[in-house]
Amino acid sequence: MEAINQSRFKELKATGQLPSPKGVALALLNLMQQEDVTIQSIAHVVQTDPALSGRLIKFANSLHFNTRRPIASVSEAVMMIGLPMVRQLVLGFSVLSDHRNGKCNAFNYQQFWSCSLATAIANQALSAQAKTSSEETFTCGLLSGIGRLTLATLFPDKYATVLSTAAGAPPDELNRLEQEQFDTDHNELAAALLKEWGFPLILIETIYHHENPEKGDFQAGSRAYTLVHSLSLSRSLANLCIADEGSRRALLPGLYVLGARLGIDAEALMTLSDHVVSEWQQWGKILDVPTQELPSFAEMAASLPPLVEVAGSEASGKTDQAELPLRILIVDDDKAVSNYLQKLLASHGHTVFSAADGQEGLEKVIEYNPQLVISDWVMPNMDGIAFCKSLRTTRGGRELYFIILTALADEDRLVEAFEAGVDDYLVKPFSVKVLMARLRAGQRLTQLKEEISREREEVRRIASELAVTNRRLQRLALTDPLTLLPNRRYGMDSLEQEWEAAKNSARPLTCMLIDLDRFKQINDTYGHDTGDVALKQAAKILKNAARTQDIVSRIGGEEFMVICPDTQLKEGAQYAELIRRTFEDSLINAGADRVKINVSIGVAQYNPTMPHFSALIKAADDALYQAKLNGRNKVVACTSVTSR
Ligand SMILES: Nc1nc2c(ncn2[C@@H]2O[C@H](COP(=O)(O)OP(=O)(O)OP(=O)(O)O)[C@@H](O)[C@H]2O)c(=O)[nH]1
Repeated sequence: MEAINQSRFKELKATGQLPSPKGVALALLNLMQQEDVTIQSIAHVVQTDPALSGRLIKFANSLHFNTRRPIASVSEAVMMIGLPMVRQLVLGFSVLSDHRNGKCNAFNYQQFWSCSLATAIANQALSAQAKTSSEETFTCGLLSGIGRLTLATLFPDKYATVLSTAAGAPPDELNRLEQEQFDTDHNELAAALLKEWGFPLILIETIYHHENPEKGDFQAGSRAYTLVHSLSLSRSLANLCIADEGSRRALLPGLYVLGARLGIDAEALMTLSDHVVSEWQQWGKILDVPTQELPSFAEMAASLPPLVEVAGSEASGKTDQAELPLRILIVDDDKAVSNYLQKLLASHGHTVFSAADGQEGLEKVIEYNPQLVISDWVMPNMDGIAFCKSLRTTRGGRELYFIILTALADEDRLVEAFEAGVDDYLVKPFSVKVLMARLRAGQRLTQLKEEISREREEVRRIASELAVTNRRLQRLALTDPLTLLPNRRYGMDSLEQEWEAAKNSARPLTCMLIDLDRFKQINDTYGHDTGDVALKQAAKILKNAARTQDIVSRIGGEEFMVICPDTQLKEGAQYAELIRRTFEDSLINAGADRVKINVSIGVAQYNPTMPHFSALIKAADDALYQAKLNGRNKVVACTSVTSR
């Protein structure tokens, strides 16, 4: 708990304007400091103030509501309440009486006390429900806003400006502006005043932290935890009591969340709230504080649309379901909050998973592949920040939309959260309206990411289809459609490559040109179609005869080329002879007839004096020409070195 600088408090005290007990209250407080004070003497002083007498009797009766006979006298009331509590009540009522109005224009004094009174009653009722001592809780609620009242009293004009500037901003912003302007804030001032008045430390801490209970880091279930969360819930209930009809329903779901934290279910909370409203109206008359008529909480809850519409309509004016149903992971060790969020989000059509801490969260991310994570900050084993950092190092985790729940919204913590990789934050206790608004931002981004990823996938698919088409087109461009052998272009490109390889490696390279003999006669005798069939069969013979490294192509009408890498001329000529004989021994189908087709083959070997690969073809072509001249059905190897 931050304490106000003592010299600053002395300065403020020196103004003489700090709220302080006066008149009967001051006399009573002085009296109660004496060691030998008796109940009778206190009752005697109280009776000099009829209003105070009535208030103390009313209070004593409310302590044991319906459980015993009504208390009618001041001394009985003082006895029932006990001196420490009487002291606090006297003080609280005195401050109220002396500060019903003030000069700060932006501070609604009537509403302030109406809210403080409802807070006091709710806090007392909650305390009774939790079976913790209820004696201090009324005054604790009544004085919970004393810091703000003090600033409005001390600095009416400046505080009016601060209140106008902070209107609508989160509570932390008001504190920041107060510190900036007054070198203290309302929480510090409340703590200092209550200390001055001798309040127990636990109450001072409760008031100091109640606007942001998780900042106090109280151990769940401890007395301090219950007190601070009760006061926080009481303040929210009081805000609902003083709200106008239009704003009430936005506050109701938030109450359920706070109630769940204290283990109070919705039904019990509604009963308790009705009791608080009725007590508030009675106390309002006694203390001359304005209150208003409210429908019962059951009616308010029934008049609410179902949960899905409450959140949707408040946040966006829409009542439709979520635009994009998401897979959402809730990571929170607080079961009540986790259950509430699961129910709320599921009612919006989302699929919700839960984990109790970061470690379990990581396992659930792998198992369920959520699109959005809502994680608490403070958790056992692995906190929200460590969880987010771990997620961001994984491929799937990088894409997740991550909202962190934080009790503290100070700049340093938020910077830490964003540096860890969170996308957004929610300050606890959060309203359903804000949660749904933040969720929609997450939905939009997730939707965009998914669209981008779908488009990326589509581009990848088109690119791969294009690659296949291109490969097919390339193959077609390099294939002879009739024989399905590589075509002339492919043959020439291959020869050039092999020629280069032979040149650079000094390995042998032989090339042969094969021409079908008197093919025109086949066409002329059996027709062009039969000629085609014959060409296909010739291609098949060549393909079958080729060795693994050989490249066979059709380079002209009835002319083929075989490139034989790593082959000497002699070897190439022998191989050509084998081909020639295969043709000679084969009969080719020509319609009903089977005809023999012979081939002439020219063979040439690369030699380093050849300036270009075309010289090698030329040499093979010359040899082929020679084979034709020699009577066809011949193999001629070019032995002369040619450099043409
Ligand atoms: N059916 C068919 N015939 C073709 C094709 N391409 C070329 N030819 C024919 O092949 C024949 C080639 O004839 P020529 O160049 O006179 O040679 P040849 O008859 O084989 O005689 P030599 O080469 O001197 O032994 C022509 O009749 C062309 O029409 C084709 O794709 N299909």
